[in-house]
Amino acid sequence: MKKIILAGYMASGKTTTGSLAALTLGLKHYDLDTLMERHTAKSIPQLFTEKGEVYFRKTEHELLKTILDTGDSFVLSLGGGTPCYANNHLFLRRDDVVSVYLRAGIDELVKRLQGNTAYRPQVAGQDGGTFREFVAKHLFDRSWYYYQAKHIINVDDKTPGAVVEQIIQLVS
Ligand SMILES: Nc1ncnc2c1ncn2[C@@H]1O[C@H](COP(=O)(O)OP(=O)(O)O)[C@@H](O)[C@H]1O
Ligand SMILES: O=C(O)C1=C[C@@H](OP(=O)(O)O)[C@@H](O)[C@H](O)C1
Ligand SMILES: [Mg+2]
Repeated sequence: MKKIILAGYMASGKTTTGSLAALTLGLKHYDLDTLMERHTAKSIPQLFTEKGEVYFRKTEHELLKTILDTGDSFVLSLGGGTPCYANNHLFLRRDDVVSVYLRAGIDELVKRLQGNTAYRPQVAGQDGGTFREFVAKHLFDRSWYYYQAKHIINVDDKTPGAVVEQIIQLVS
């Protein structure tokens, strides 16, 4: 039984690729953000504004532990910050986990995030002149955690389908 976990910065394609990979592999797809919203009955932005990031990260860790403690196989799309808090990066090393860092370049991330930040409190309203610098620094600060994944797939200039093909090669 394998648990496929996708990690990476915001807009690296974890949700999109995870959904397609699960469909292709005939596995359940879990998106940690979606599970957070269902569990709390609040949107991601509401969680950050009403409950704060400490609550968000604590709840995110507890949900992640619960999912991983089931015996199921699945594809799990993390949130961009998940590996960076509460020692969640250790989950990426488990024997029953195939963890993948979807590595996107700064320019690709900025392109995908432009005009797509409203639902991402960490970058909401930051897509202005200093946005590229913000993303570059934030990615630099987080990279160590993303590199705890067992595998790396470069996603620049690849369709979601092409990324899924590489994920399938990892689990075949
Ligand atoms: N391989 C890809 N090529 C181009 N755009 C992509 C690719 N994967 C995802 N996207 C787009 O990037 C944005 C963020 O994708 P999403 O799956 O939400 O990323 P994440 O869950 O990592 O934040 C969406 O607009 C999505 O359509
Ligand atoms: O990078 C982050 O800290 C976050 C990324 C988001 O997920 P996506 O990476 O799917 O946008 C979501 O978990 C929340 O806005 C926090
Ligand atoms: Mg996502």
